[in-house]
Amino acid sequence: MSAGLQVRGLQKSFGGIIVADDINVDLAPGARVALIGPNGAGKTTFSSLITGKLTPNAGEITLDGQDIRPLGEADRVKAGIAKTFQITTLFRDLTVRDNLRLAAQERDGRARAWFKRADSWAEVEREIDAQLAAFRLEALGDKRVSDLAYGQQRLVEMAMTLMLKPRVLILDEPAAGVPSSDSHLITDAIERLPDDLAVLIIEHDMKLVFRVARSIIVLVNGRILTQGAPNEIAADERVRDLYLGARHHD
Ligand SMILES: Nc1ncnc2c1ncn2[C@@H]1O[C@H](COP(=O)(O)OP(=O)(O)OP(=O)(O)O)[C@@H](O)[C@H]1O
Repeated sequence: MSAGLQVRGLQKSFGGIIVADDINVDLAPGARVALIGPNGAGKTTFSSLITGKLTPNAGEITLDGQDIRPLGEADRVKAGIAKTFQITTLFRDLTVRDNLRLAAQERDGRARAWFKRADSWAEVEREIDAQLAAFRLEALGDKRVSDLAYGQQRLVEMAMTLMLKPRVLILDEPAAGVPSSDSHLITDAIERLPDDLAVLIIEHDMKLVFRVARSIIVLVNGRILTQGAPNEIAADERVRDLYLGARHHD
């Protein structure tokens, strides 16, 4: 049995169109894998198959050797697979600290949260302090989310997701919409994620990808074109054509 997430022969089609075609991926503890590819390549579909939002037509998905296909989305989160909260799910009128507390309640189950003992509330506050520190958000804990810069809001999303104590984290375009002057905030936060967390990063910003990924998967038309270390991917003619092709043919 191998530790972490294993995907074997994953297949998904919508109508007659195959959007995930025999995909094999390993995300061991500590992995930093980026999934790149042109628009419509199937990156979001792949992440939805992992989170349980979509059901595959064929293939296996295991976490620490356990088949997770029968689990729904909420149970996969409980099992340790989390995708970042989206900015649209942040409570903008609440403080950063309140948002992290809500994520902890989500994790612990709302019903049980009402009956929590005082010491377990204190424990949650300590966890919130730890996440605020990990994301360098200590000074912003009592600020309303709506008063934060966009890049900082994206850090709050990540901190909230970490409150779920995931073992596998899917970062869905973590730098999208963040002004380039602030993108280092996102890159730095990804570099400081816990060492034993398995991280899959779906991202169009190649600067970020090449800085944080140790392995890059290139997806084209639902198939893995190639996977390798960043220097191998950067040197791959097929990948260069994919990203520079349009310019070649200008
Ligand atoms: N619910 C759906 N029904 C039918 N087709 C779908 C559905 N969701 C996605 N598709 C199609 O599947 C293909 C892959 O889409 P997907 O969103 O996974 O690509 P992507 O790589 O994430 O693209 P982007 O980089 O633009 O986000 C596209 O051709 C898309 O139109």
